[in-house]
Amino acid sequence: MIEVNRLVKRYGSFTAVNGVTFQVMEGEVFGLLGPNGAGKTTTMEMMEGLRLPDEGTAVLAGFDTQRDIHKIKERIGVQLQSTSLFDLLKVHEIIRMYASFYKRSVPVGTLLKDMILEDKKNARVKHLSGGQKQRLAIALALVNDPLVVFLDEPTTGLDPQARRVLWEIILQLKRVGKTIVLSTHYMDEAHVLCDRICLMDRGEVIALDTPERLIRSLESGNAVEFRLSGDCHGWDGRYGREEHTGIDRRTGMAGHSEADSACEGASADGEAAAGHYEAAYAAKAAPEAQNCSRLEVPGGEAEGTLLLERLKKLNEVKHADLRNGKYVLYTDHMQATLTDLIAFASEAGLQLTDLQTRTATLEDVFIHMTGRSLREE
Ligand SMILES: Nc1ncnc2c1ncn2[C@@H]1O[C@H](COP(=O)(O)OP(=O)(O)OP(=O)(O)O)[C@@H](O)[C@H]1O
Repeated sequence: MIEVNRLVKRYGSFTAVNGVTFQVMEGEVFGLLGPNGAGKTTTMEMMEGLRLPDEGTAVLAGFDTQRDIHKIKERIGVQLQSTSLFDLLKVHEIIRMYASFYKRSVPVGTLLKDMILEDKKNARVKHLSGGQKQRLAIALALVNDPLVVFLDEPTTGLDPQARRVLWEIILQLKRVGKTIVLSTHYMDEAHVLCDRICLMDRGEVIALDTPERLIRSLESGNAVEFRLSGDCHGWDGRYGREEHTGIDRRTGMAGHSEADSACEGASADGEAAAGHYEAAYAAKAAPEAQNCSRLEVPGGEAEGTLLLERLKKLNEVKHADLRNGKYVLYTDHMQATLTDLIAFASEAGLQLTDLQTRTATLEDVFIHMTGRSLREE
């Protein structure tokens, strides 16, 4: 239905969209998912013929969006990111006005019914709720019975119930055969609604696939999230060596602790120190993590990174992230990973807090690919 080929848009020296290429199939819900400023709106506007690309082409239903703009306008419906409607017009009046712009239009009653606005037919726009205004904006996008409907962040700013109502409306549009292109920065919305998702970041496509396949690309379907607190008295990044504070944490007295001594012995011998933790974990410990440091977690970045490297060695962990003091371990074997994690934390003298398990999400995919969250920018 739509073929986008190497679209580029520059604003002065800034490149907002940088060589974006993809196809949208007839009847699918195609999602542009990315953080604020990723270039989703600019890409959509070039697909709609509302913004001229500096390079590349967009062809919709066989018509070039730059050359055949009138043909395009007959075939698309657009709900912009923000719609300014005439506050004093009634709902049915504004729909009638938009219908008058087209040769062919959908009956007002049908649009009111489909958008669950029948009882608001005579309400003035200024008296509508946020969700009702958004549904009216979609009604206006549908007034010419378009082949393709563009929805730019349709649920931003809506409460959860209003979002759900809109999701159901969008799925109904798909059921009646519309091709839908929607942009969002809500990964749950993209997951629920989209057949395929184009993940965008900094003006580029970083991945494009079904939500399921994008998540499967993580190679692990589950995530374990937690925070850690406490001193890492059984762990130094390799052998579980006591930190060299000069204070024995167990006695509170100055002097090296037993673990310190063991640690020094281990260092001298180049072997794991004797002791409960070391024997169990030395074999798996990160060779690069040899600092003997105090671990107040969440703590300094260096300590967090060091600990992260150790957590990556836990049973069945495919990869791990540390974000704002929260650790996330990705695994396909939840039980094995949890067992090992709890054993490690106990032996290392760390407290696990806010422990949660969940299935991996598109947010995890985005973080994995970019190192940043969808919600941060
Ligand atoms: N007319 C403009 N002039 C200059 N810069 C612009 C213009 N329009 C967009 N930009 C910049 O281009 C980048 C992409 O913007 P765009 O609106 O396409 O992103 P987006 O992914 O849709 O983000 P959002 O979710 O916030 O709408 C942003 O950095 C934005 O500031």
